[in-house]
Amino acid sequence: MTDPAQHQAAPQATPYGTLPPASPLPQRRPVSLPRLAQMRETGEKITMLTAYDATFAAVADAAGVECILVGDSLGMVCQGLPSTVGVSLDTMAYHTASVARGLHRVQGTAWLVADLPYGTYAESREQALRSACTLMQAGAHMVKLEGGGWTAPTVEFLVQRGVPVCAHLGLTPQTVHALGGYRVQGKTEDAARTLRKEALELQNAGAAMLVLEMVPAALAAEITAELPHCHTIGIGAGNGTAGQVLVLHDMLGVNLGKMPKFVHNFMQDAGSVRGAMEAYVQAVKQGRFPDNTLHAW
Ligand SMILES: Nc1nc(=O)c2c([nH]1)NC[C@@H]1CN(c3ccc(C(=O)N[C@@H](CCC(=O)O)C(=O)O)cc3)CN21
Ligand SMILES: CC(C)C(=O)C(=O)O
Ligand SMILES: [Mg+2]
Repeated sequence: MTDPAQHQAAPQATPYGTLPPASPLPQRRPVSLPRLAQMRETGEKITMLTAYDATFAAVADAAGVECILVGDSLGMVCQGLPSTVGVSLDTMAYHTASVARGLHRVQGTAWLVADLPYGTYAESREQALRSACTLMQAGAHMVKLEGGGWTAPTVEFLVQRGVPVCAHLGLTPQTVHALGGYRVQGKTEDAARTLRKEALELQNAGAAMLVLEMVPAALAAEITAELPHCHTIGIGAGNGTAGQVLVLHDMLGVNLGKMPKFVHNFMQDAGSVRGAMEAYVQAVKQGRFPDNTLHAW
């Protein structure tokens, strides 16, 4: 153990007066897959927020958010598109690089996940690997892709080649036109069984993380219990998952249309963006967000 007192610098004389001693740099270790596994074992909830630029990413990191997602929701939030379907790989790489630079500027510790956008991983495993490499070289630590059983061979192919993968089940926004809208998924017994089977297949394929979007709270909790090696991150999926994610703009209360029901505005009582993020982290860690009595589908 190092003695924090030894790191105390002396007061610094400058032409403008004596500056107080510099405070020691925070000794925060980068978030890694072993660290996430450790959190899972100890039952500490994992927090994730989206970020699309350097500054917001750095602030989220400083607020203690463990995982930053460069989501393809940036198509809707930043580009004003009607869905995430129109987002290109170049655009994802541009925002991923911006976020990565923001984290480096402040000695960021967050785990950086980037969405593979529509049409960049469905054609073949080779296409998926090429797309994933573009995002990893832009600074991502992990890529995320949407879809059930059919993605398992792709996940396995990427993981074997050293690309950590986050899967995404339930409401998968890239297939909004096939799903017929942004609807709750896994409501029937049949659909729930399929979801559970797909989640297991994805863990077996090596996915280390799984976003569960808009699925019943009880189902999300069941899947979480069945996946010790794949950390479930819920959005509109109740509070029984290993972690939570929200779109940054949503939790700050700024949006273009109607807010999904699962969103909470953390800015309202916070007074600052940093404060809102800290309140989100606390609420998730303490199991206060989301509140299953409010929107447990
Ligand atoms: N700003 C933003 N927040 C998101 O959470 C988000 C995006 N954009 N873009 C990509 C996807 C799309 N998502 C969405 C979009 C709309 C609803 C929505 O309108 N939900 C309604 C309907 C629920 C229902 O019909 O059952 C809701 O009231 O929650 C939910 C998730 C989640 N993602
Ligand atoms: C809503 C989250 C999980 C996402 O995929 C995104 O922001 O694109
Ligand atoms: Mg996405």
